[in-house]
Amino acid sequence: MSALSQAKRIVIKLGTGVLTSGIGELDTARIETLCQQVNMLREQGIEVILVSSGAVGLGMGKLGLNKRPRDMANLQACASVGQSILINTWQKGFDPHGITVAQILLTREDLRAKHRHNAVFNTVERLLAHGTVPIVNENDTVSAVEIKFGDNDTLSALVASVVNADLLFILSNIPGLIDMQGSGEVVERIEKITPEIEAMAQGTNTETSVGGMISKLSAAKIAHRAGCGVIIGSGKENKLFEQLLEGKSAGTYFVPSTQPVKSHKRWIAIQDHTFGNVHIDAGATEAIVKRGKSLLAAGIVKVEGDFHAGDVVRICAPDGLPIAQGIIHTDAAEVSEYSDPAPVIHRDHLVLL
Ligand SMILES: Nc1ncnc2c1ncn2[C@@H]1O[C@H](COP(=O)(O)OP(=O)(O)O)[C@@H](O)[C@H]1O
Ligand SMILES: N[C@@H](CCC(=O)OP(=O)(O)O)C(=O)O
Repeated sequence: MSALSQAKRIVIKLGTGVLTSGIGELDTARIETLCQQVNMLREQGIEVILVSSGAVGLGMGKLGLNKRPRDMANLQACASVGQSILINTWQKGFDPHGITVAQILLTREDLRAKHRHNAVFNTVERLLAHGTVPIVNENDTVSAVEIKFGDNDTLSALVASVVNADLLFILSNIPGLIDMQGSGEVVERIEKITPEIEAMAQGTNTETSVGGMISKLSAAKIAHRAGCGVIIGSGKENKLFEQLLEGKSAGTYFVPSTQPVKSHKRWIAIQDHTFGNVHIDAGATEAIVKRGKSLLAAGIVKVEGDFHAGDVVRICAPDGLPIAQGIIHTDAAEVSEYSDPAPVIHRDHLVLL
């Protein structure tokens, strides 16, 4: 059985290159085909959330710009103009299927704060219960550099994690991850993203897209950590989902981790901004990695950063490399005097990286 036929909930990310043909020109026929495919998946009982790029490219077209603006204000103006065109086009595409779309615009901040992260989860649950197709994009018009996701590949992996998706599709203008220096073929299945796999990935060469294959692989890593499988494939392949439902392979499949992160820990897993580092000794490293234990104060060698109780911190092994992250139960200044027998970071609040 294929990963798709077993999936209950999926996220499909569509890049600018799939949705537009040239700067500012929407490929409405493509969008109509994608809407048919989403409808078919829903009829199979699979819940679908879309992450749609394209706002900046469409805005550029409407405002008569043929080079991607370098400054934030103009990029934001393009996104503002393009987003309404984008969501209207999606709604028109879904109209023949009687499906209502729901727009969700997010900044990085929205997933960092736990209460906002939970609000996103609750809203998506409700929208799916109402039978809508949620369509997510970055809230580019208010995203300053420090609160940006940067690219929609990363955003899609975070969304997949937040909504507990089983599978994330990152659909682009390529058939999958291509081994460019080697066979020149699409790599069909990846168990682990090794440095050799990473060396295959390059950036993008279009004016309207962001990130290329590099950001798709880093998104695949985020999704892997959350226990979500990933397929990088072509958004222009009309039979992609049918092929997968028939058990055939299509695109590049990244196998999810065998020990998926429990849903209450997913917020911890996706925090890229941690408040400090806790360096631990070899015994504590073994207890955490091999024996599934909590972190006790006795195993801590040194701390870095001015964190407070309740913050997410990174746990580093004796070689300095991060092995886990979790919610710490004391302030940085008090770690050395921590005499409570309870763990400093409880296993229930800890995720291995
Ligand atoms: N190893 C690779 N395999 C396939 N595509 C790659 C690879 N390395 C870099 N790319 C580039 O990634 C591009 C797709 O990413 P991008 O342009 O960001 O599209 P999107 O807008 O869909 O996110 C391809 O057009 C290709 O030029
Ligand atoms: N939020 C931006 C998308 C940025 C982005 O990552 O684009 P892409 O590389 O085409 O997925 C937009 O709507 O244009």
